[in-house]
Amino acid sequence: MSTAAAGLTLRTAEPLTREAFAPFGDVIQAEGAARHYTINGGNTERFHDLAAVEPGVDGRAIVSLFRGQPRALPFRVEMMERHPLASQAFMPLSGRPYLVVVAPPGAAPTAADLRVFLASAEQGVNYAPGVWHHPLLALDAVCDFLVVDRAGPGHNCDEVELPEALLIDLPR
Ligand SMILES: NC(=O)N[C@@H](O)C(=O)O
Ligand code: NI
Repeated sequence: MSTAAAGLTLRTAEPLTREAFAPFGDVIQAEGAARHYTINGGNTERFHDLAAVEPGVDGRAIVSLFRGQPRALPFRVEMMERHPLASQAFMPLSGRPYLVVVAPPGAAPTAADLRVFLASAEQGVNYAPGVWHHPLLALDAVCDFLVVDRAGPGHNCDEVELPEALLIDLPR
């Protein structure tokens, strides 16, 4: 961590691993999957039950596509959001890495609470209900993501402004 221009802290991304991301949800990735088995007469390998999809009470799990514009780096994280009623999963479809910024569920986060991960093109993330995260952070080009989250009644998106912004970047 260093202090960049304008007195803001600069945090570089750490590699995304299941272990490091465990307090925030699941990593959706074939490599290292706990359960996988061959199906379809040997033609297909099933990497089974990789993420806990939770649509919540009265909710319905839905599948959407997000087409994200690339973010310029270093990026100034000024806000975070959470979905208190349900999980939200992102799986990259465009073959590019992206950034994931999270904080534990509970009180509104400060910059010091944030974790910054660099997700590879082969890694998806599933935010557990209530986990603070920054909206999609695509990199380098317009990127598509498959998203599994919730439709249903009730308020499912809280946004907060950070008391002090955090600059994030890739490790250089
Ligand atoms: N608003 C919305 O559907 N997207 C955000 O929740 C996000 O995490 O990108
Ligand atoms: Ni979200």
